[in-house]
This record gives sequence, C-alpha cells and structure tokens, in this order.
Amino acid sequence: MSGPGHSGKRPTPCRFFTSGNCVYGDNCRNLHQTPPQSALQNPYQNGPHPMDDPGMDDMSTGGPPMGGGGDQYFNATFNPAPGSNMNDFSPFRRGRPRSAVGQLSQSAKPFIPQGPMDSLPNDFAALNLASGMVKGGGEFNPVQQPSLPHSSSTPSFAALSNMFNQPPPTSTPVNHVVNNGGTLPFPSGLSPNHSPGISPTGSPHMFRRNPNPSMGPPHRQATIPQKQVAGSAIHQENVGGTTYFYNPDEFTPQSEGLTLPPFTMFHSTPAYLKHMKLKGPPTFFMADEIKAVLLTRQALSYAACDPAINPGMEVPQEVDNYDSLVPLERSPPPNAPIKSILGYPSTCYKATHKKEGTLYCLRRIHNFRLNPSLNSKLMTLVDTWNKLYHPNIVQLREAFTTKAFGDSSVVVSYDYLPGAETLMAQKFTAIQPMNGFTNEFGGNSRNFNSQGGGGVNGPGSKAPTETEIWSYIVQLCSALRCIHGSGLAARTIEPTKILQFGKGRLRVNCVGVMDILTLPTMDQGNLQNYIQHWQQEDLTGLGRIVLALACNSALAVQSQNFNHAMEMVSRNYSADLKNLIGYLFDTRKPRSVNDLMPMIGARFFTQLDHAQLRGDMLLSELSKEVENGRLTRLMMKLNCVLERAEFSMDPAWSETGDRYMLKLFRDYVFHAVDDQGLPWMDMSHMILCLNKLDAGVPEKIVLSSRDETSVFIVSYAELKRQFTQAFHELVTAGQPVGFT
Ligand SMILES: Nc1ncnc2c1ncn2[C@@H]1O[C@H](COP(=O)(O)OP(=O)(O)OP(=O)(O)O)[C@@H](O)[C@H]1O
Repeated sequence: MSGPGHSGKRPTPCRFFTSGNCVYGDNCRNLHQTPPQSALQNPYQNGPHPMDDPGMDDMSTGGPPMGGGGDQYFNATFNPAPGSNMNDFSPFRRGRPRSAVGQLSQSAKPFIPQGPMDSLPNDFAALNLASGMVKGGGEFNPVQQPSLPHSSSTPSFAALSNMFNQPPPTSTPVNHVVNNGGTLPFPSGLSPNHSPGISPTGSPHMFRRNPNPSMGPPHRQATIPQKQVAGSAIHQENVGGTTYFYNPDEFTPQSEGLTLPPFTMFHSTPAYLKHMKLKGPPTFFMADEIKAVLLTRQALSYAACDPAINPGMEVPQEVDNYDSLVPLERSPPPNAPIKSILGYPSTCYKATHKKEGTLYCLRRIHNFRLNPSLNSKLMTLVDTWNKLYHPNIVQLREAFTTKAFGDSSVVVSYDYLPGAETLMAQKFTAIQPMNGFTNEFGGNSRNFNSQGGGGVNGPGSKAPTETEIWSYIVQLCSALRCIHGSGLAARTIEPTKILQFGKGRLRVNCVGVMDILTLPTMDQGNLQNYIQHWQQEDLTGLGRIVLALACNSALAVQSQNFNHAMEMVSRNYSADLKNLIGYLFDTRKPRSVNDLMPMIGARFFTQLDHAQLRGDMLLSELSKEVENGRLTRLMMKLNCVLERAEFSMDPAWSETGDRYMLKLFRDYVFHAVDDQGLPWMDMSHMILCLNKLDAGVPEKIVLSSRDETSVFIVSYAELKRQFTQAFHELVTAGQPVGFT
C-alpha cells in the first residue's frame, strides 16, 4: 500500500479507460477486456465508452471529460435481466447502430414539421416561450401550493423509500479486519481476495442485475391519505390535490411486477428530446444557455448601488415596507429630455420587501399628490389589478404615497424581473445610422407615438421573422384578453412599457399606473365609457407595435409612413399578418381582442407546441441537476461531522468511534492515490460512493487507516447508520438551520 487513503486503489485496469476506474464496473470485463461478440455488435448495450465521447466534458467546472467525470457512470444503461426482452438506450451514443433498431434509426429522421405557416424549432435556443398558468382572466386557476420543504424537493433515499412505501435498506454489521496480529473475522462469502467495493467496480446497476432483497416490494404510487368510501369497495385517494376514486381490485400500478432501485439517478436525455440541438456538446449538467440566464438573473438580483462610485445614484435607505433600493436605469444626462408618464417623471428601482425578503420593482411617480379622499378608490383600483395574474403581465402588488424621496411621490410596486429589457431597448434602440446606412424610413428620430420616444433599429439589425412576430402577437393578445376580460384596460401598450424577460417572452408592464394618475380627474360615473375607449386604444397600440416590428422601425407607425409601411408588410409577410394589422388600425368600428383569435388561427398551436416543448426541455435539464443538490446536502452534513475540532467537551469526538470510520470513508472517496502514490481523482468514483452512502446499500468496501495498520470491511449501510447517528448527535446538541 502506498500513502494515505490507499483504500481507493484501482481495480483491474480497463483497456480503454486508462485514467481511473472503468465506469462500467463489472460490465467492463465484458465490454472492454474480453468483449464478447454480442457486445461489439450491440454498441448500445451499456452505452458508449467514455473514451468514445471526447467532447463530453463538464462545462460547469471545466473538469475532466465526462468519461472520467462523475456522471458518465450514472448513464450506463439498464442491463436487463438475462432472458428479458427489455432493452435500454444509452445517452449520447455513438458508433454503429444495432441490427434491428439500427435500421430503424437509420431510416428514421428527426421530426421536422413542414408547414405553410410555422415550424417547430429543433433548436433549444429557438424555443422562446415558457409555459405559464393563468389566474383571473384565464380558464386555469393554479392552486396555490405551499412550497415544499427542502427535503421533500430533493428527498433523501429514506424519504423516498417512505414515499414509495418501501422499507429503507437494511444495515449490515461492520466487519473489522485488523492486521496487527488479531484474527480476521470475515463473514460468510467474504474474503479479502475478492473484497468488493473498490468503486466503481460495484455498480449501482447491481440492483438492476441482481434483484436485491433490501429493495422491498415494487412500489406503488404515493397514496396519501387513502380511505374506503363507506358502504362500497371504492377507495378515495388524494394525490397532489386531485381526488381519485377507484376500486383497488382493478388498480394495477405501472411498476407492478418490477423491482425499483432504492436510489434515484439521472438516466439520460429522453428520446423525445433527442432531436433538440443544444449549443455545444451534450453534458450531464444543465445546458450552458440556461445556466447563463439563471446566473445573470441571480447576479442582478443581488446587485447593489454604491453611491461612492455613482454619486448620482443616491436613494433613500428605505421606502415604506421596502429597503435596499437600486435604480434600474442610469441617471439621465443633465440636458436629456425628461421622460414621463402623463407629464409625471417616473423612476424604477429594484427593492427588497422588508418582511418577505422578496424583490420588487418600485415605480416612483415624482411629485404626484393624491388627495387623501381618494385613498379608498386607490385601494380598490390596486386591489383589482393585484388580482390579475397572467404570465404576460407584470403583476402589480401595491401602491402607496411616500415622502421618502423628498417630494410627494406615488410608488407602485411590481414584480421584479431581473434583466428584463423594454421592447423599445430590445428592438428599436435608436442607434445613429453609420457609414451612410439609413433605414428605409430614414432618420433616427425617436418618435414612436405622438408623445415622443421611439426610434429606428440599429444598422444591420434583422427584422423579426414572421413566426417571431406571431409569437409576440399571441402573447400580447393573451395579456389583453385577460385585462379586457376583467373589465380593465392596459393603457400601456407601447414598446417602452412592454418588457422582454427571457428569450422572446413578453410581459405588459406598468399596468394600472395610468389609472392611478388619472384617478383625480376621472369622472367615476362615466368610467365604463372610458374603459371601452381605452380598450380600443390598447388594440391600436398593439397594431402599432406589430407594424413597427414588421418594418423593423418604430418610425413605420408615423402617419406619413403608414401606407409605405403596409406595402412593406405585404411584400415581406403573409396576407394574414397584413390583415391583422389592418384590423387593428381600423378605428371605424369597435374592435375586440377576441376577434383576433380567428386571425391567429393555427399559429396558436405553434406557440402552444413551443411552450410545451420548452417545458419538456426545462424539465429534462432540471432532472440532471436534481441529484447534484442532494449530493451537496450530503457532503455538507458529512463535513459537519468530520474532523470537528471539539464536540461535547471531547476533542477526539470526530476521530473516534463511528466517526473514525466516516473519516476513513472520506479518505477512501476523496483522497485516493494511484499505484505511484499520486492523487487519483475520479468524479465517477466520488459520486458513486456518495450515492451508495446516501442509499445505504449493503455493498461492502475496504477502508484502511492512514498508518495502514488497520483495515476495515464495512458496508455502506453501516456507514450510513454511523453517519446518521453522528449527525443526529450534532443536530440534537446544536441549533441547525436549514438541515432537514
Ligand atoms: N418590473 C421590472 N422588473 C425589472 N426591470 C424593470 C421592471 N420594470 C422596468 N424595468 C426596467 O427599468 C428600466 C426603466 O423602465 P421604464 O419603464 O421607465 O422604461 P423606459 O424605457 O425608461 O421608459 P420611459 O421612456 O417611458 O421612461 C428599464 O430598463 C426596464 O427594463
């Protein structure tokens, strides 16, 4: 033995896998060392060898190729019991297709719809809709569920076993092997010569290969609570808020007759998403694109303003129930025109709600005085908007007056959408034409509407595709349908008040602000007429946005450009789009958002398909990460126990008893060395061992003390028991926060 932690010595070397253990464990012998003919003919069996996939590296950590990294192991595929007809498919496979299926896969092409109107993307980045739920104006009211406790969302194996009504894995006693002159009490069938457990030879797929007695009966769907309907054989059961009535005699769970493993693992990208292209090679971690979006949002959520660096950014310490205010836009240059809503300058801030800790966007309307007699009307108005939840509307939370800014301001609080940009900034940024380039509509004036604001697209910016425009139309129509259906009008359908949050996802912003600003002057008796008028204006606003998008210029909506703009639309886009714009601009008769539905027609299905496909994709990406969170918690707990300086007045607590075994296990997992005594770091080995510990499997491993005088043979089940016990001692003595 050479060096500390030698218990992690390598198994018989694999002829392919030269740096670290072969991830195929026992199958390595079959596949790589003496490959049987069947294995060669069937490259899908147990997936591709990691060395076959050089591009599969860990993008997030810059770690080793996946073959040498952690997750390859967990994607070794299902090894069916001999004689069974079940086959499984490896992720990201390469090589020759197998015989029968190979012919199929050669002839089968990825699904690429060929339609006259739109086509489904097979590019992940092109999916620009996220599915959402509609409360209020929509048909589907999501039930407000209390958030899951941390442990339920990423369950431990014990919790999982409970959920499936399976007993947790049984523990096996530790077998001490002391080589300092003592006897070697090996249990039956266990000898040091064929001591198993040098991971990853013992694959968790042993559970699939050998039905494991500790796995218990096949699990049933979680059935809590379950009760018999009085006087009948019918049982009543509530699953996730839905009540089912059924006769148990007729109930056959999908898993009946099968054994399920007592652990969870990411399997592979599901077949129904294989046609989706990801930028870069497939990995077993969340796609970089999604990661980048999420990380940017998180960073922006934590952004703070530093008045020392930006002297113009002074903000009050707190405003009403909010603190940590950060302006969302830079202070304008001194001579810049003041932007305003109905003549009132407005400023947006990110702010934290003091009690909830949630981030909100505060829109401050400067110098706006509201007569206290209107307070109750303000509250009613805010309440009405607050009840409106829609995935294409930025929800209004509350409104209040304040003097915190040194004047009398009204502040309206909205959901904060980190990184959201206005449609104006996204599509109509007024970049000065360069090198003689001029937009078809000429000039660079910012005149989207008569109130000012707007501009032309920057040089070289591409006009949106027809599919993109229809996607915007569907989203904005959906928002308007919800607002108008609730007897309200948005009054902010213009590019500066529409936010793009996420790729292609629009939300109508600033809802309710105009209502608040016009509250003092509004004749309440005539409100219905006003609302109908504003609803018509919303539709005209939609028409202007669509026209500007189609012409790639905000100037297209100016009356002198209108005919020319419509010509451009008929030249470049379908007659349907032109008709829709024509309808929205036709103010001679009352228009309704519902009349737009037939014009959208089957394109609606394209949007629905996109949203569903994106939902599938995100869920698949999520399933990769779900296991990582569980292992992080496990490692946190392990580190709470290991090498603890002092506990319970006992400086040696973490070095003795059960904890000592855990320390050796830590060495075995993380401090293994190779034959030359060099660090041997194989992520697959680490993940595998941690998973086995979490599962408490009966498999045994050999742990050696650092001075190599003692060797222990211990099962993961026993290690798990010791670990649970040690951590429990800490929990009972201390005040853990966040651990469940
Ligand atoms: N709810 C929100 N969440 C996150 N950012 C927001 C939110 N509302 C607005 N913003 C951001 O705040 C900034 C200012 O928003 P605002 O609506 O004032 O746009 P604007 O282009 O300045 O409009 P105007 O020209 O009418 O002032 C924009 O960058 C916008 O992206």
